[in-house]
Amino acid sequence: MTQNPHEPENQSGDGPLTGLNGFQFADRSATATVETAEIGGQVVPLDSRRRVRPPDEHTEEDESFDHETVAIEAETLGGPVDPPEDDAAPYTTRTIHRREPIIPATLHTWRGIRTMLVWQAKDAGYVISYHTVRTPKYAAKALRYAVPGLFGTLGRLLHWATAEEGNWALRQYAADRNDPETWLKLDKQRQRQSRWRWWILIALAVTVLIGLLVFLLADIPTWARLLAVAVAVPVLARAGRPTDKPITDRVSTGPRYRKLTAELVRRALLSCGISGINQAVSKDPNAISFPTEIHRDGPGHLAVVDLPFGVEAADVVARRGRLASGMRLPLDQVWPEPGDGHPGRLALWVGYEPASQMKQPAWPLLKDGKVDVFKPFPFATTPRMDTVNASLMFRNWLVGGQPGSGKTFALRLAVLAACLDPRAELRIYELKGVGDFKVLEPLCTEYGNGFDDETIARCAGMIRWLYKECERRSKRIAHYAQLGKAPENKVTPELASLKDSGLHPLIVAIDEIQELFLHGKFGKEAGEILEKVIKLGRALGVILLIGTQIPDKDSLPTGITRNVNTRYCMSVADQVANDMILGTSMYKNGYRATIFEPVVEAGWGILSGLGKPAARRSFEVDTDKAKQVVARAMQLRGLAGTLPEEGTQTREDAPTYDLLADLAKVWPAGESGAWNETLCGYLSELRPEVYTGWASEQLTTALKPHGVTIVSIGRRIDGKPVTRRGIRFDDLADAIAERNRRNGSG
Ligand SMILES: Nc1ncnc2c1ncn2[C@@H]1O[C@H](COP(=O)(O)OP(=O)(O)OP(=O)(O)O)[C@@H](O)[C@H]1O
Repeated sequence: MTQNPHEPENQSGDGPLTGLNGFQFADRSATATVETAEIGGQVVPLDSRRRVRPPDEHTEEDESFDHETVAIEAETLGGPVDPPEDDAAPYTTRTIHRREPIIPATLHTWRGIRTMLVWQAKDAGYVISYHTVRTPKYAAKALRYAVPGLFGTLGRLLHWATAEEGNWALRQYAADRNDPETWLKLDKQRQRQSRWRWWILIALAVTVLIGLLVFLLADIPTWARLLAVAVAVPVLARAGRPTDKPITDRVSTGPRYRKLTAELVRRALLSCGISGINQAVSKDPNAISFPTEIHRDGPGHLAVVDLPFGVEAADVVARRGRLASGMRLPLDQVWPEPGDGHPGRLALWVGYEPASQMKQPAWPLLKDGKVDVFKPFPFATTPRMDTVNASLMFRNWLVGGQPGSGKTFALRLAVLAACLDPRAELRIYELKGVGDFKVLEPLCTEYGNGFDDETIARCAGMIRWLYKECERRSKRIAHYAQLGKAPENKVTPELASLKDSGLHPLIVAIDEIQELFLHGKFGKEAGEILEKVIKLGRALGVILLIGTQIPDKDSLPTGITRNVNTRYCMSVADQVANDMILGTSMYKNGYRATIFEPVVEAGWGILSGLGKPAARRSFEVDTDKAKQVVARAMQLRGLAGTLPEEGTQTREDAPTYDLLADLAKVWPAGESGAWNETLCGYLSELRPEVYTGWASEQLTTALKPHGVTIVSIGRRIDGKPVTRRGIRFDDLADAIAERNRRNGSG
């Protein structure tokens, strides 16, 4: 037995041992609890020694004590002991008879009622569709069984009319005993019964015959004929089918969903392999308790569980797989979360069906609606498919996850929301280079796509500019604060809307930002400046949205991670990545994005900073849908006059070099082709601050987005043929012409 922490420590001293609820252990053979000591090589039960010795006895009397002697004495029972106080509260919740709520928990809210009705309707719809699809098969089977059904029914009716069945056993008995008199009596009774039955049968036959004639000859509407067939055939088929061959298929072989019961939860928790739970339950089967009834919650059930003392909900959350296995349910149907109140409370929500099979509603802003960046906008759904709002103003976002986790989609969703506020200026860099944000380019004041040095240099330049922009904005805020228009020295909706205030919302999104921070030339400086921008920009209407797949300290400076206030951690591989994105101890506290599988559970992540951290799935808006949103945003901005104008899509201080134009400038006169290395030399003379150190490969990469083909160009050097990578003038001229055409300036 373990010592109850609330029992007096000297309990094994003078008084008898006292159990949890004040009961005394009368059985002295419970030796495990009896204190023992070694005296002169013998093991002596101290308890009994103390009891036979009067309190003032001298120690020499110990010598006269015969260790073989067994003191036979009455048990000394102690006075009643109060039950330990802190145990009282949890136990009462179990023993008090709880009444069922008059209105079931699921009907408490409109959302509960709606989801229940939707679920029932969906279920009914499923059953109807299931059978409708199989109607031809059912019709064929019904026709097939209707024929034997017809003859079988006729046979049974004739048999009934003869009344053979009724007293057949008695007649047989009379025949066996050679008792003709009784037999004749019984047969007369049978004939009497049979007579009225024949009349009924004849009446029935005449009715059916008339019905048949009407059906075949009379001028009745087709629907009536069909109805007659639809009633008669299934009835006959039912009579004619073998008992073990039903006409309709079974909708499902098991229950359509698994109802969450306390027993199921207990079993699943025991199968998690958490020793704290297993040990506690082996001693007290009620160690796992349910402070509220398990009830329907949206399209599933919610069980709030108080785990045994000392077990944290986080331990269970980490074992989501085992929990799901213990329930025999797919992983994405089981959603454990730390509950409210104390760390040992678990909120376990189990859906009727796996999240992957639940249709996520469409993004509410897809077809309609505007966004005010000062107000929340729909961003994600819970596992119960409730909408979760997020906000942009006064926030910086960090979205992280491994490839295929859905972070680019999530980041793009936030930008799409922002673009529906015509006041918001967008500057986007996507340093992966696949063009996920390309669709937003027409709305952007600045846009870059790629991981080449040129794009990274532009991105670093933008960060430098951002810092200056923050300085400029802080002066504007100070000015408006003096006028009493910025009461908290923050951008207000009024200031953001005021034309020429220079305080309109500025959304800067950088996806795969690790490409910038890991860049040898620009990374360190960009990290330092961005940290300052994150600290300053929040109140000034500068909103940073960062996406990364490598959240370690080199790829994402800790100064930045520390200062973001909205974090969305999508599937990550380990605890370190989890805590880099969500913050220290989040993994330990049970917020673990390691539970999500990349690709399979794309879009799922732990969203923190917008209320209690929890598992959320961002609305899925693919590129085609994003185009629709961008088209609407163009309209809104066209009306508001905030569409970026052609030619103004660069910053004032943006690097003024233009690679294609620079190449044209340095092109060796009269040459139809030039080697990369020669061109790099000329470029670095033209603009050393940009092109110094460029080699052939760098030029190749930088030209790729412009569609300039790199070819092998041969020359004779000292009479020997030498071939190197280079470009043709025609290709360069074509690329410039194409760009001018796209920009509408050529
Ligand atoms: N919210 C979502 N719901 C459902 N599927 C999604 C969601 N978000 C993304 N996906 C799916 O996951 C795929 C990968 O998404 P995304 O490109 O955003 O991932 P990523 O983490 O940026 O990975 P990578 O770094 O490889 O691009 C998408 O093509 C899409 O099919």
